[in-house]
Amino acid sequence: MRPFGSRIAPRLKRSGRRLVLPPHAKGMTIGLFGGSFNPPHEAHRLVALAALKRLGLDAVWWMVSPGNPLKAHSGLAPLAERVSAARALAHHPAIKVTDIEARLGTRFTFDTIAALKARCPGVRFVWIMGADNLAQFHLWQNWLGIAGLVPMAIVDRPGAGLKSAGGVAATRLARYRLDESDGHRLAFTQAPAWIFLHGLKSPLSSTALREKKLIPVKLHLST
Ligand SMILES: Nc1ncnc2c1ncn2[C@@H]1O[C@H](COP(=O)(O)OP(=O)(O)OP(=O)(O)O)[C@@H](O)[C@H]1O
Ligand SMILES: O=C(O)c1ccc[n+]([C@@H]2O[C@H](COP(=O)([O-])O)[C@@H](O)[C@H]2O)c1
Repeated sequence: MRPFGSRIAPRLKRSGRRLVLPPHAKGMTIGLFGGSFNPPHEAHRLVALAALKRLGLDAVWWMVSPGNPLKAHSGLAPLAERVSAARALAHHPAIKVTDIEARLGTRFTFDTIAALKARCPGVRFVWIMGADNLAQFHLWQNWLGIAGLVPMAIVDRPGAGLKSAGGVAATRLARYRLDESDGHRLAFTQAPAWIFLHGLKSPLSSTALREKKLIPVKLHLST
């Protein structure tokens, strides 16, 4: 059996900015799932589990962002709070929650991925995001550069699927799209390469949770 994701947790050496990964991390496939996680919710977990299974990844890192460059930060909970809530929720040996972006000092995804790739030669990274982010991917800094750095997996999301599929980024990158049945090839395919994973369609969102519009409840049906 391959080593679990938690055993290849990213650690920065105190001196300098060297990322330390154990030797067995070489050749591993790791999904980078960046997010605000404000707060984290069950759909984040479902996305990670779907990516692990359908892309055959060894691990998924939840990279809790110091702050999405395109979002206002006024309602953003402190990073440490979001990290510990994410850890409590993730609770899976192949999911690692990290604040590596804050420690690397990067804010833009291109910079983060470039830094990780430079520090972890031999690791095959895949960028993971929901379909809402594909719809506005063309507004991200150096988005074509990101597409050229790592393969990407897009997970369907209610209200975003069609919009993102016909959007600027999906159109520009159309010829690099893999068939959904080729998920296990994605991490080994030269970027640009991307895949759209259907089937999840969870309506959960941090916004709804913040506004308390959608509180996950367990139904107790009496007979
Ligand atoms: N229900 C969902 N289905 C698919 N992807 C999701 C879902 N919820 C979040 N994601 C994805 O998870 C990543 C992190 O999302 P984020 O932490 O911003 O949560 P969010 O619910 O989108 O938050 P907000 O409502 O504040 O925008 C993003 O790539 C986002 O697209
Ligand atoms: O690099 C950018 O320009 C950029 C613009 C918007 C979002 N992102 C990243 O996308 C990830 C998802 O953000 P969010 O807020 O939708 O969870 C998170 O890692 C952000 O840092 C990155």
